[in-house]
Amino acid sequence: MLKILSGDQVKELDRIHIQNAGISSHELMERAALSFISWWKSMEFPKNLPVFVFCGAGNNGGDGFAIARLLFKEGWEVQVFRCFEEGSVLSADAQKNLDWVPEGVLIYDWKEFNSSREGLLIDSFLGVGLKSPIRNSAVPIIECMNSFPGTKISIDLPSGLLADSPTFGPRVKADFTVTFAFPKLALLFPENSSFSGKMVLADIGISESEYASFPTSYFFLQEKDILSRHRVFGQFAHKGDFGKVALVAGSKGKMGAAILCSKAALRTGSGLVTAFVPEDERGIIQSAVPEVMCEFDENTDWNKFDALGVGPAIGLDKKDLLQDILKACSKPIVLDADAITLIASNQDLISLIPKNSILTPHLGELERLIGKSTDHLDRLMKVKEFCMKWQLNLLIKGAYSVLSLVDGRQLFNSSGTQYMATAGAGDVLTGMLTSFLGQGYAPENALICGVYHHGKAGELAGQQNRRSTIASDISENIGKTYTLLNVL
Ligand SMILES: NC(=O)C1=CN([C@@H]2O[C@H](COP(=O)(O)OP(=O)(O)OC[C@H]3O[C@@H](n4cnc5c(N)ncnc54)[C@H](O)[C@@H]3O)[C@@H](O)[C@H]2O)[C@@H](O)CC1
Ligand SMILES: [K+]
Repeated sequence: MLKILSGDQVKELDRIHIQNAGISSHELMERAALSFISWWKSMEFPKNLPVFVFCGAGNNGGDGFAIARLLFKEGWEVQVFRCFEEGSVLSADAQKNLDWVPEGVLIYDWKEFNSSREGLLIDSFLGVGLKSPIRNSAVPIIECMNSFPGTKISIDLPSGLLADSPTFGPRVKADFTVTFAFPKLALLFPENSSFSGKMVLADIGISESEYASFPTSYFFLQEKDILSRHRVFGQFAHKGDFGKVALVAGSKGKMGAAILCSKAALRTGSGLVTAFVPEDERGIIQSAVPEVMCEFDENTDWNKFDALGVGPAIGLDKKDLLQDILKACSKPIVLDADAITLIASNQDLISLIPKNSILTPHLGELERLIGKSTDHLDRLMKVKEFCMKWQLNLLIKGAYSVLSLVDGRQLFNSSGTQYMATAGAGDVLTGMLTSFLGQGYAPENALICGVYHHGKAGELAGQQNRRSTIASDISENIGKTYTLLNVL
C-alpha cells in the first residue's frame, strides 16, 4: 500500500532513490516532467491555447522549466514567468533546467503576466519545500495566478499549501494538482479541496519498497491493494460459507434504511440475511427484498449470526437494545448511524463494544462521539487516539474516506465520487461491511474491501446517473465491481 510521507521525508526519499537507481537528481526531475507530460497529453487540452508556466527558484520551479521545454518540443506555445528576482540563486537542478529552456520559449517576470489572456497556467512556484506560511513578497504572485480565470494546474502542490499541516495563508486555487510519487497529505483534506482541485498521481519510478522503512501512519488505498484482501470461495462453497448476517435497522417511516442495508448485504454476497425490524413494518421490507428474512424478537441469541450490523434508522429510543447487543456479542460488529449517536450520548457503552468492531459515523455523528475538531489533521489525530484506546476501527466518511485502524494506521480511500453524497449511501455501506465480516473477512479486510467496493460501485452509478444517483444505484453496481476487480 502506498505510503504517504511528510514533506520533510521527500528529500530523504529523493536521496535514497537517486542512490539506488544510480541516476542524478536532475534525471529524477526529468522523469517527473515526463510523467507530467504523459498526463497532459491524456487531457487533450486545446492546442491553440498558449501555456503560461510560473516557476519558482527551487526544485518545484525546476520541474516547471523542464515542463516548459518538453511542452515546447511537443509544439505548444509556451511562456515562462519567473517568480524570483533576476540574479537570484536557484537550486542546482532548477538552474540547469532554466539554462535548457529553448530560445523559442520567452521568459518574463511574473509582473508582466496579463491574466486576461486565454491560455493554460502551470503553477510551478512552490512545492513541498514550503515549510512555513508564505512570505509577504510571495503573496502577490499567488494572487496574480489566482486572477487568471482559465485552467490552472499545480505541480506537486498548489503553491502556498503546506504539505502536511493546516494552511492559513493564500494559496493557488488549482483545477488540477499533479503530484509526484505519492499524494501529499494536505491534498486529501476536505478543507483544501477548493485549492487542490482534482488530484492526479504521477509515477516517477520510485518503488514502494524503497521507502518501506520510512515511518508513517498514513497510507493511500488503491485498486491494486484490494484483490489480495478478498477471500476466495471455491466451486463447492454453499450459502453457509457466505455467512449468515443480521441487520438491526429501520423504524416506522424509515424502513428504507433496513431495505438498503439488507439488499446491499445480499449484493455483497451474504448467503443469508436477517433483518431485525419492527414487526408492524415487516410488510415493507418483505415485499421490497423477498430474499431477506425478518425477525422481531430482540431477546434472541445474537451470537448465532456470523456478523451483525446495527444502527441505520433504529431511532434514539433503542439504548437498551443496543446495550444488550453489545453485552451479548463476542465477535466484532458494525455500528452505524443511530447506534453511534446513542453511544456518543452514553459513553459508558464504548467499553462494551467488541474489540475490532467497525464504526461508520458521518461527520456529525463523529463530532458527537469524539468532540469538535479544528481541522482535518486534528480530526485524524483524535480519531487515531480513539481507535487505539478502545481497539476499534472507525471510518471517517467523505471524499478520501479515512479508514482508521486499531493499530493507529490511517488509510485514505481512493475510490468514490461526489455523486455518492445522497441519502442512504451510508446504509448501503453498513450492509456491505456486515456482509464481508459475515463472509469471514478479518475486520481490517472487511473495512478495506467494503469501503473500496462501495466507492467503486458509487463511481459506476455516478457515471450512469451523475447527480441523479441514488443509494439503490450504488447497491445495483456492487456486482460490477467484482467483475472489474476480478474478484471471484
Ligand atoms: N523526490 C521528489 O519527490 C521530487 C521532487 N521534485 C520537486 O521538488 C519540489 C521540492 O523542491 P524544493 O525542496 O527545492 O522546494 P520548493 O521548490 O518546493 O520550494 C523552495 C522554494 O521556496 C521558497 N520558499 C521557502 N519558504 C518560503 C516562504 N515561506 N515563502 C515564500 N517562498 C518560500 C524558497 O526560497 C525556494 O525558492 C517538489 O515539490 C517537486 O515539485 C521533483 O523535481 C521530482 C522529484
Ligand atoms: K506548485
